[in-house]
Amino acid sequence: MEDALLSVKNLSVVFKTTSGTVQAVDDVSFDVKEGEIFALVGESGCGKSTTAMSIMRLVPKNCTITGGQIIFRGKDLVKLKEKEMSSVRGKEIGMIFQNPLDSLNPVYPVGIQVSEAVLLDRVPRDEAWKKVVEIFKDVKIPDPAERVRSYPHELSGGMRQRVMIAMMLSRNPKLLIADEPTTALDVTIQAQILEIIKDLKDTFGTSILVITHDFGIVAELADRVAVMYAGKIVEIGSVLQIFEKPRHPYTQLLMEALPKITKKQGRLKTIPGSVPNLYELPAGCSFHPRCPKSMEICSKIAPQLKKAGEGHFFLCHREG
Ligand SMILES: Nc1ncnc2c1ncn2[C@@H]1O[C@H](COP(=O)(O)OP(=O)(O)OP(=O)(O)O)[C@@H](O)[C@H]1O
Repeated sequence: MEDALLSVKNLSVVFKTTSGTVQAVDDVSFDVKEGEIFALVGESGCGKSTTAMSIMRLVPKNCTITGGQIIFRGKDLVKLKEKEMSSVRGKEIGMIFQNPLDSLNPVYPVGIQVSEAVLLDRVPRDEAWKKVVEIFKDVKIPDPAERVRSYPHELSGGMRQRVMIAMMLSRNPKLLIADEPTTALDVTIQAQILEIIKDLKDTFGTSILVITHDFGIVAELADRVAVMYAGKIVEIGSVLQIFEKPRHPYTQLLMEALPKITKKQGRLKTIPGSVPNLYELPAGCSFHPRCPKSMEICSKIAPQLKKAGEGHFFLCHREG
């Protein structure tokens, strides 16, 4: 549990657009340890997906990793040749997205699509097919022997997400990156998918990096969490530490929104103000214009990380 499977160190990523250059990820560092679920949480636009896509080296053309390292099982993914990277991507790191329909081919039955992933291991076809049915069982798809013949449009959103998890599982990856895996699903189905993700960790020892805007999911799923704001990690620690005593005012606001999540519809209470335009970041601490605890220094000088406990850090001028 203690060894890092993935170590993101001082990662910086920029987008170049006609309006200028934006630093979507700014000096971000975190580890995902063997067999843990690590969550990256924050509002839309704070850089979570760009961090995940940088790990997969699947960033768009106008996006560049400008600094840092991404060490995965001893290799720096930033430096790998595309051919080596594509084998890491296919086999060692799996990814599931918010909308499984984007990743499934509408014209083939889902079992065929998962069997293609199994066949990459050069197993005979009939064995591959049996394995697909087994994996469908593992991800709790009812009537797996029937469902393998279904087309994507014949399945519900929750079932499609299970198919995506099955496809990923068939490659037996060490690390799964799940980018908003339940956002498009209703609350009951969300809970079932979260259970399956937890099972992956418990049964197969898969390490999981979850990207979410929802602190309720963090509470449900994660062992450790990093809170991102405007491209930076503003707080990092174990879920226990952060739920017991969140130190950064942004984390505190996200936590205050939490009871609404469990009691109501799974909607996050919004935090007053909006995420800053990354093209025009405020001086000092990027959060200061929205921060209820802002002091004079906050608009002038960027804060440094402070230690709150073992493995618990936050980025704020206050003592937390
Ligand atoms: N294709 C793009 N071209 C230009 N800038 C982009 C592009 N994608 C993202 N960005 C910039 O990077 C920032 C971070 O985006 P990112 O998608 O990583 O955030 P996020 O936290 O994952 O949000 P979301 O949950 O909405 O995807 C955005 O605020 C935007 O300024």
